[in-house]
Amino acid sequence: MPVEEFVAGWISGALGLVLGHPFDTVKLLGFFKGMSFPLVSIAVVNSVLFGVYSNVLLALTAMSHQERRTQLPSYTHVFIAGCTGGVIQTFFLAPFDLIKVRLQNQTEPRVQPGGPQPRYRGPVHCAATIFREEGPRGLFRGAWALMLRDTPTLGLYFVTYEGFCHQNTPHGQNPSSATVLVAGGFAGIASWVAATPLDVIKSRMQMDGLRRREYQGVLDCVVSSFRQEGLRVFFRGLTINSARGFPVNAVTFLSYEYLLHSWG
Ligand SMILES: CN(C)C(=N)NCCC[C@H](N)C(=O)O
Repeated sequence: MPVEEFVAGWISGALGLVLGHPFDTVKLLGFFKGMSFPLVSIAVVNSVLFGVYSNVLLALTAMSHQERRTQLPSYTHVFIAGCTGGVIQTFFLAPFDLIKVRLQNQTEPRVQPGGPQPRYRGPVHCAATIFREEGPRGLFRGAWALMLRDTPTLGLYFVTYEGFCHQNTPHGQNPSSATVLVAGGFAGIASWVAATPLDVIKSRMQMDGLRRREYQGVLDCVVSSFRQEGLRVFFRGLTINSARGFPVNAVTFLSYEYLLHSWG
């Protein structure tokens, strides 16, 4: 099994994150300080995503990464490989994403001397508290919604990327850096536009149970969110997700391709 894609995914995810971090920090108007936790989590998750995607595509098409650069596999194969990457990455992403959402939603102001402590003092404390209060399954709260969000949208992510590169590259050549940048950016936007409705639901499921259980499941959350707030609830965060999606994924794909290219 080729492992370079896992390593390239690891590094490129971390580079993309450096660009995306300011967007993440303002996304829920919360406090998500420090880079080490998001760096570790995105590197692990991106490594799994790109590694699984590439290896599934290799199994489906018997074409290496380099061969795929000059000859596009079928969109069905690209979509299946992307969806598989989405399913597998969910197992790794779920606890990290839960901790991120809980910390972002923690709106207590900075701790004043003598004032009340925030509920979660940092990522490790957050994980330990969830484990203690909600059990090991608590760390996977919202994982179904996350899988529903990421499976088709990561299929779309790779189809957009490969399709754009293919359309804008002369036959038999490698895509230029500019093409890779724009293709990665569009892949980020397309996947985030498609993912935003379920992103809203996922975040609500992850916050559910903190005080009392409000939703009986993903469908119940969809229905009651719609009843209470109307259709527009599903588009919350669309602008910031798309604005963040372009640069993050442009850099992620550019560095991923660059690393694989330089390793031969
Ligand atoms: C849920 N969606 C839309 C995705 N996972 N899309 C792929 C982009 C991943 C990248 N690390 C990012 O955070 O933009």
